[in-house]
Amino acid sequence: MSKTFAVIPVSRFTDAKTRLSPTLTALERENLLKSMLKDVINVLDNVVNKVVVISSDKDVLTFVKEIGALPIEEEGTTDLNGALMQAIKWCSQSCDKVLVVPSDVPLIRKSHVEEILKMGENFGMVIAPAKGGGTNALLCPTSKIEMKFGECSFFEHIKEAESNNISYGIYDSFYMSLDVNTAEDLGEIMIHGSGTETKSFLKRSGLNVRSNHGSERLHVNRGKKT
Ligand SMILES: Nc1nc2c(ncn2[C@@H]2O[C@H](COP(=O)(O)OP(=O)(O)OP(=O)(O)O)[C@@H](O)[C@H]2O)c(=O)[nH]1
Ligand SMILES: C[C@H](OP(=O)(O)O)C(=O)O
Repeated sequence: MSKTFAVIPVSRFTDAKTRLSPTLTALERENLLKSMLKDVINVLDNVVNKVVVISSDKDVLTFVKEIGALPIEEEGTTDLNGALMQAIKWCSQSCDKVLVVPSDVPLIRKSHVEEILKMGENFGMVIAPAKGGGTNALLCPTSKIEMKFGECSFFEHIKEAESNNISYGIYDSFYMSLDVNTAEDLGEIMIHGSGTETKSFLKRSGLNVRSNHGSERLHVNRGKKT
């Protein structure tokens, strides 16, 4: 079977999860990112041939090396897609497929990765949709496919496959669809994330969650259980 490397793009620790700034302090957001990286890298490292992390932050690169990933420093001033294309070009020296996974999908499981790779035997590209129209996993060739992460990237990546005559399969998973961007997403991790570093971190941070049959499904707050 051909080799597959995983690629995880990671922002600077100081820029981590800015959409969560109303809920978490800057240090909490950095530690949340570290917890999610442990969950994602530990799962991927058990399945793919190598886990590569690309970031412009030397502290991120040091951290991920300590937990078994291969760090690549971003060259020049690039954005998320530019960073990914740089990492994919590096991977293309050793493998013909990459599995791009963002750092903020802590409910990823070994079975998800195995099933995506299995689907990849029948499709040129396999994509796992995120809530809100994003992309939470993308298995693709190391050539021909441009990275289109950003607004509604799920559909942009499908357009990319279609315009390059590459077959694609959609990996439909509730757990894989949960990327962490909002307080409610934190609540989902707290109710579904049994056994993850991320859930443990959130509980230690004093966050509580309860079901809320109102404008939001879950109510997340600090302090005493409500
Ligand atoms: N290497 C690299 N990774 C990035 C960059 N921007 C975002 N990422 C990573 O790409 C993945 C998805 O990004 P987002 O969901 O937007 O994460 P984020 O930028 O921390 O979140 P917000 O600040 O709330 O938008 C996460 O793993 C981020 O850490 C970048 O400029 N370079
Ligand atoms: C990077 C982006 O993540 P979101 O901002 O949608 O969480 C995407 O999935 O393409």
